[in-house]
Formats: sequence, structure tokens, C-alpha cells
Amino acid sequence: MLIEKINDPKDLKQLHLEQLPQLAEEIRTFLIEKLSMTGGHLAPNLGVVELTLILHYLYDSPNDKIIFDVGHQSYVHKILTGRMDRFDTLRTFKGLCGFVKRSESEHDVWEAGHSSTSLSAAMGMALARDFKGENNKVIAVIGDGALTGGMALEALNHMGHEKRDLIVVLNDNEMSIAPNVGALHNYLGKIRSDKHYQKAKDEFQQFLNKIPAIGGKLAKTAERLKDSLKYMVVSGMLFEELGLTYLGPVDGHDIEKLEGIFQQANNVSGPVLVHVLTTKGKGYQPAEADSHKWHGITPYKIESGQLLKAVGPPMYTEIFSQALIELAEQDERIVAVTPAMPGGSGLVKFGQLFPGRMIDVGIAEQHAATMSAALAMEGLKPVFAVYSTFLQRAYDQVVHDICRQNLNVIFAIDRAGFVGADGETHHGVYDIAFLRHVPNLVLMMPKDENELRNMMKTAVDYNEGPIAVRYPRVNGRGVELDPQMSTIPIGSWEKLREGESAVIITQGPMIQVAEEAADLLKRDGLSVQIVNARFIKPMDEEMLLKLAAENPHIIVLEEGSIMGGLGSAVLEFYAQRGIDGLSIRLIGIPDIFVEHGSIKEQRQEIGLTPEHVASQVFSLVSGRLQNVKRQRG
Ligand SMILES: Cc1ncc(C[n+]2csc(CCOP(=O)(O)OP(=O)(O)O)c2C)c(N)n1
Ligand SMILES: CC(=O)[C@@H](O)[C@H](O)COP(=O)(O)O
Ligand SMILES: [Mg+2]
Repeated sequence: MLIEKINDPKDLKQLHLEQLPQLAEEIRTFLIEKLSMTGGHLAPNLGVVELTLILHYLYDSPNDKIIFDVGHQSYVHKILTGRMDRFDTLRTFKGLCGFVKRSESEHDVWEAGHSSTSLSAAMGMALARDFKGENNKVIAVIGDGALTGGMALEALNHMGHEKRDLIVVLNDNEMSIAPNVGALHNYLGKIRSDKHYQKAKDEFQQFLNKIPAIGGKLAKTAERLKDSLKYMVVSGMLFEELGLTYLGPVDGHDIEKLEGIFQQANNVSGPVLVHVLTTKGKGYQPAEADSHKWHGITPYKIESGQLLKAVGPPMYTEIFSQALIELAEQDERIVAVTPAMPGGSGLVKFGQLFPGRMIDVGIAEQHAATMSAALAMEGLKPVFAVYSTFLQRAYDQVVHDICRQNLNVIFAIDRAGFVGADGETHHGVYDIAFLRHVPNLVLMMPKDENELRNMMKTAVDYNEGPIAVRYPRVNGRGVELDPQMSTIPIGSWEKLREGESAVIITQGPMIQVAEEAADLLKRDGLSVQIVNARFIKPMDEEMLLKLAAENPHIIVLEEGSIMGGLGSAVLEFYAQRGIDGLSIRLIGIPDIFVEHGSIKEQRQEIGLTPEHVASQVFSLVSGRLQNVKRQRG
């Protein structure tokens, strides 16, 4: 097996080009087998086997910089750079990261997870190279989906200006996670669809070359004629007009053709874009047939393609999706906006039921936010469905366009809290900190799936400005759902459990952790009050004053950044009112990035466990620390 001989790109270079197709098939078999046990981003990686092979075959990583946009399609790169033996640990705690990771290998020259950063990184590395007088190659692999990200277009604009030597590899498989959208996508489709473009382009170029150079006034006309004719025939003119040399399109699964076009690219000075046509999920029929579903998957049965999903109560996303459908049936103002995540955000069924009211803008969170503001300005009820981590991309638009103008935008913030296998680039742990200080915004989080439904109704009925509901990437608690949704008074908290020894103020999935901690503490004769701080903003000030009057021992527990989080808000509240004599502990995510693994492991890593919370309460109340262990059995 060739794959076993490859521990480094240098080993790859010992092979003949003609051997690479066999190696490609071995890599595909390896990926299909390994990911059937680990899960992961199968379809994206099956689509870039030959492309990744030829890049490592022709270029000299890590001296030549090979940058992967998003990085979810870097498994082949990891196989070729000595990490094949770690794939059993893919996306597990302390195991192989599912994205590019500099601490794993010198060949991982740029990390991501969020989309559309590769071209800016390539531009920076090309400038640095030239400033240092070095001459390495800089190659960025970006997908057709990521190319719709605003940052990518900003970088392309700059590349055409700077004209530095670099190679942009456009991996065009016509898919984002869902089918790709947008005018750029349609443009690429035109190029992709007309197989004769390449032939016409060559013939046309030969024809142009035959036109004798014309002097005088006619020259300008001839040039203009040439350009407009070229525009009609030659593909990739959009990129050429931006100052990049466009090469392609080329079959991204044909090693020989790939080798030829990159040899061509190496002889081009300035920025060049190589348009590579691939099939997402190539080589595994279920993934080719439905690459949306197989973009990121759980373990599965290879023969049948059956996904092995964990059973349990519906995920919060499903609850959101159903609630939105029920609300939209009653209110035609409701439109859903998604930046390229209709599946993950639970909007596919909504889009089928309400054609035209589900708007997928591509990977464009900033545009989605400001467009939502304008939708609200015109009297609609936009529901901006976005992962917490990806909302980070639209911070200014939230402040400047939505909150400052106090517009009725509803934020459905999914993946709030730890997300598990995607790890540090995808955790939704900063949105409380970056939203709660923005004027006019209401921010809430449900304790269970029934409260999520009620919060959706609360949000739709709210007409005083922007309102956000955040919910986690976990199953609900399996509670009964009220047949009718009801609104919740804005800013109202809820006492879930009485207790004299201490108070735990918390929200979302941490409520269960607090309940289990309180049960542990009963053994020590301590009774703990638990408060559902379901509104991060506005907080329930009346209850906060009452809690302080009743009990000086207060713990704030949150699955989010301690700094700027719910706990900070509570501290600010008491400090600003000069309420002292309290002993307050904040439990949450400290000033670190928490790596990939399971959500359970991530919570254990930083002490979001019943045992740790119980020991914190115990020490707070008794003034000394004691390890409160859950009894075995
Ligand atoms: C800023 C941001 N928004 C959304 C995502 C979610 N996301 C991950 S991959 C992906 C699609 C990328 O499509 P493409 O670049 O074409 O790569 P492919 O999976 O097709 O290889 C999306 C939307 C992200 N990673 N970053
Ligand atoms: C690579 C990327 O950003 C997405 O594929 C992300 O992994 C999806 O996350 P969920 O699995 O939580 O929908
Ligand atoms: Mg794509």
C-alpha cells in the first residue's frame, strides 16, 4: 500500500505522478473507514484528495505555504503530513483536531474554522515574504462557499492591487454546506457548465493573436473590441478584471490535468486563480448523492450509509425550527435569514413550507445582519438564525445597524455554549459578553425546550427593538411541551428551588448542573436556592435585591466567558448599588480557549460539573474547601 509509505510530503515526492491515482484511492478508502467510526467532515475531504495530493507533490511545504480555508477539508493534508496514525482520535479530547492546527505540525501554517480568512492570510504571507526577500510560494485553497464570504472579496480586491505572486486555488464543488447560493455561484456555474469554454478560449486566443497590430486611432477600438469579445468567450474574466490571472476550469480529480495547470500557474507572475472543479463526497456514493447531509456527519455504517445518531429528546434546534413554523403560520411578517446554514440552523423545513421567506445569503453574516435590520425597518419580522460563534463576524452590524436604530430583529442564536467536536473555533461562549453591553438589546436563554418555545413567542410578540434568544447544541431535557406557546415577562427570573445556605444564579443547561450540585450538598446539610436567570438583559433587578437581602452567599454559574458574562453583570449590579457584605463566586469559562472533545469533557476541563460547583458552594458557606465527591453506585 502506497499510503503506508507516506509519513511526510518528501515521501510523496519519491512517487511517480502515475502512482498518485492509486494513492488517491487508498486515501479515500482510509477516510471512509476511519470516519465511519469517528464522524467528521467526510464529503469536503473526499472532494479534495487529488487536489491536496498534487499540491504536496508539486510544492515544498512548509517552506511553501499551503493554506486551507475553514480547514474542515484538511484531513488529506494531515494524512500526507505524518498524522495518519492519529485518525482514531479525530475530533476527540486531546486528539487530532478537525481543523488545521499549528501545534500539530509545521505543515499547518494557518489555522481557521471560520470561513473566508485564507486569502487575507495568503496576502499577508506574500507581503511578508517579499518584505523579507524570500521566494517561497503561497497557495490558498478556498471553496466556492467560502468565496462568498466578504473577507474573501476584500482580499481579492487587495490582491489585484498589490499584484504579489500567490496562487488562489478555488475548490469549486458547487456546494457550501447546503447548495451554494449567489450571483458568484451562478457565474462559476456558467464557467463550469460550458465544457467548451476551455477549447473556445484557446481557439479565440489564437484568433486574437493573428490580428495584426493596428496603429493609430484604430488601435484603441481594436483593443476594446478584443476585450469585449474576450469577455464573452473567455472564462474567469471576473477574476481577470480584478487583476488575477484566471486559469481553468480544470477537473479536480484528474491528477495529470492538475499537474499541468499548476505548472502553468507557477509561470505566471502576480496573483493567479486556479479554478478547480471537484465533486463533494467523491468516491462514496451516499456522500456524493447528498453532500449537504454528508458535509459533517456522526459515525455511520459504511455499507448502508446509515448515520449512527445518538437518541434522546429533540435538540434545541429542532424545537426552535418547529416553534418558528407555528409562529410563521400565524404571522406572515416572519422571515428567516441564514448565512449559509439552513440545515444546521433548522430552517430547511421552514423554507419548504414558506417559499421565499427563508433567505440564505451565503457565508455573509455581516450582510445578513444589516439586511435583517432593513427588513425590520420595513415592518417585517426578520429572524436572524445564526450560530453564536459566527455571529462574532457581525458584531458591528449588530451594534451600528440593528441596536442603535432599535429595530425589531429577532436573533436565534444557536450553538450557545460549548459545541464539542468542533472545539475552540466554534464554541458559542462570547455572545453574552459581546452583546449584553449593547443598548436596546434583550438577551435571553431558556432553561428547557418548553421555555425555548415560549421565548420564541415572546420574541415575535416583542416590538420594542432587537431581542435575542440563545440556545445550546444539546438535546432538550425531555420536558412536556405546552400545546400553546405563551410570552414571558421581559426581564423576569424564576426561582426553581428554595434554599437557605446559598443561592446559585444560572441559566440554560447549567441549571441541571446546579440541581445536581444542590443534591450533593444536601448530604452536608446545606440547602441551595436555584434561580433561572433566563434574561441576561434586562436582569430581574427586584429579585437580585431580594436575593442579596436573603443570603450573602451567591454563586453565578454560566457556560460562557466569565469576563463580561452573566456573573459580571451580577457583580456590576451589586457594586453599582453599593450592596456589600456579599460573598459572590463566578463559575464559568476562564480566560482560555477550550479545545475539541465532547461537551462533557469540555465542561469537566473547566469545572462546570456538579462536584466542582458543590465544592465551591461548600467552601463559600463554610469558608473552607472540601472535595464533594458524587457517591459511587
Ligand atoms: C464565518 C463562517 N460562517 C459559516 C461557517 C460554516 N461553514 C463551514 S464550512 C461551510 C461551507 C464552506 O463551503 P466551501 O467553502 O465551498 O467548502 P466545501 O465544504 O464545499 O469544501 C460553512 C458555511 C464557517 N465555518 N464560518
Ligand atoms: C466547518 C463548519 O464550520 C461547519 O461544518 C460546522 O462544523 C457545523 O457545525 P454543526 O455540526 O454544529 O452544525
Ligand atoms: Mg464548496
